[in-house]
Order: sequence, then C-alpha cells, then structure tokens
Amino acid sequence: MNEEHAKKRILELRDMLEKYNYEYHVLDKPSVPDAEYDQLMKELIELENNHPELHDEHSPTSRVGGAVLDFFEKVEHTVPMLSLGNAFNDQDLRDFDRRVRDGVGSNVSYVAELKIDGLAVSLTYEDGRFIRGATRGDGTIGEDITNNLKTIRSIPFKLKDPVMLEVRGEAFMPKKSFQKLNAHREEEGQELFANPRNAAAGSLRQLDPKIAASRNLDIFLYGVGRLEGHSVDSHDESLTYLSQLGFKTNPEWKKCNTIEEVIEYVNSWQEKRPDLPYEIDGIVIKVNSLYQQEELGFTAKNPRWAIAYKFPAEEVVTKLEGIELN
Ligand SMILES: NC(=O)c1c(N)nc(OC2CCCC2)nc1O[C@@H]1CCC[C@@H]1O
Repeated sequence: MNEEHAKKRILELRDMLEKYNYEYHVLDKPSVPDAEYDQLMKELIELENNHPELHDEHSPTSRVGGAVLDFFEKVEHTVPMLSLGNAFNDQDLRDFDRRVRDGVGSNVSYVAELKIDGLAVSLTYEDGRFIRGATRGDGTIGEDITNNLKTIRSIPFKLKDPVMLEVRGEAFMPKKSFQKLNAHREEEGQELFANPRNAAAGSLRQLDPKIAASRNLDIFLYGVGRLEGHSVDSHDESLTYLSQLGFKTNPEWKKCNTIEEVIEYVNSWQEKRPDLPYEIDGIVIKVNSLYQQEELGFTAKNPRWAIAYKFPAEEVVTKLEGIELN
C-alpha cells in the first residue's frame, strides 16, 4: 500500500474505531460485533507500526499506551474542585432549601443526581481533544493521571465540538468488576480491596497504565469547570451538553421543582440502590440555575448551592462459609 493510501486508511480506521468505541462504552449499543472491532484494531496497529511518522497520541491504539511512570506530576485546578456539605435526613434537606430560598428567592429548581462512590477526577480538552486528566487531590492540587484515565474506554479522545473544556466526574469500578478482581486476588493470596471506591482509587494511582487498563474502570461526568466555545445557563443543560459532546453521564438525574420532589427521589433511590451495577453513597442536589449558583457562592470549602444527602452505610450481610448467621 503506498504512503497516500496508508495515511487515508489510518485516518479512516481511527474514526471508525473511535465511533465503535463510543457506541459500545458510552451508549452501550455496539453496531458491529466485537470480532470486527478487534480485526479493525489489529489492522490499525499494523499500519501505524509501519508508519511511525503518522503517530498520533489520540489514536484509539494508544488507549493502553504510555510508559511506566516513576511518579505523578502535580496539576493545579484553575477552578477548585470543591467538596460537599452533607444532609442526613429530610429536615436537613428542608433546611438547605430554606437557606437557598433566603438567598435567591422562591423561584428555584434543583437537579438531583446519584452520588457515585468513586474517585473525583478532572478531564481537560483543548480544541475538543483530550489532553490531561487529574485526580481531585485536595481540591486545588491534584495528580496528573492522564495515561491511566486514557485506559477508561468511555472517556472520548475527541469531542463532537472543538471546544476548550475542563469537565469533572467520578471514576468508578462497577460492582461486578470489583467482585471478579477480589476473587482473582484471593486466588493469588493478595490483599483484597475493601470496596469498589478503594479499588478504583488504587487502580488509578498505579504508575503502570497497563494495570489500570486491566481493571475495567468506568466514569460518569457531572459538571463543567471551564468551558469556552459554548455557553449554558443551567445544570441540566450542562449535563445534556456533556452527553451531546460524547461523554458518559449518569442517566438517572432528575430536575425537581420542589424540595419535596427531591425527598421523593432520595427515598426511591435508597430502595433501588442495591440493584445498581455500581455503588452510590447518596444523592447530590444542586440548584439548577447557574446564575443562582453564582449568587449563592461558597462557604470556606463547600458550595452553598449544592448538598450531598448521605445514605446510611449499606448493611453488609456476611455469611461465613457453612455457618448460618441468625
Ligand atoms: N460523586 C458524585 O457523583 C458527584 C456528583 N454527581 N456531583 C458532584 O457535584 C459537586 C462537585 C462540586 C459541587 C457540586 N459531586 C460529586 O462528587 C463529589 C466530588 C468531590 C467530592 C464528592 O465525591
């Protein structure tokens, strides 16, 4: 195949594989069988090996690339990644609602979303291309774990629009992957992970990206830090826009016009929580209007416009082998 043809075929394969990857890992609706995907990936790897001059760090073949690092570089978050104040019962939520109304008046709506129990991370895109990923760290300084985040298949390398964007989300390990990982570690006589959050955090802090790649991590994006090239007025619009750009957002979020609706949503998910394929430790409630978020501002460390309703720790039913616990 001559140079011209090879270049054309490489670019075509990269687009196809990125699209198939999006369908499989973000939409959960693959349009081609795995065998076809694998065949195309094999062809691209071969072509790229024969044409190193066409190397592109955003090629689908570089999802498991990257050398083993000696340490992680520090990254400063231009927009701090805040933590959340907590609510533990309905009254706490009603008190939160009253404080919000005292601040911005009675015309307020909320977005309630599942609080994914993973590791908060930030992804930075320039011209719509993934250039850096970092842990939240202490909210101002995190660690550059770009190579490990590139192994999460649902993170797009190229967005639908060439925007400059810094987006936040929660990287997590699905319950099934956690169980398989611990079963394997038990066989190997290795120490077990206590829960999926620790397993996800431990996987993303590996200096060798091949280990992170083997852990079947996933991510839900839930907030915009910085955005240039597009504008949104409300949180529900942000979530819709992130999804249009090609990000995986959690589908269970709900716009609530009253705190009573929020309380209903919280109670319903307290029941349904065990059926989810990933762990959640509560519900995050956010004032929907970005203008009102701005008006409410922050306390020393938390936004006044958001709160986390924490579920009581899930009772862990331990059944010792052969011994019935009464
Ligand atoms: N874990 C989550 O699913 C989640 C979420 N769905 N939404 C937010 O929005 C917050 C971030 C700062 C102000 C609002 N935070 C979340 O997790 C936070 C991030 C840092 C500490 C908590 O894990």
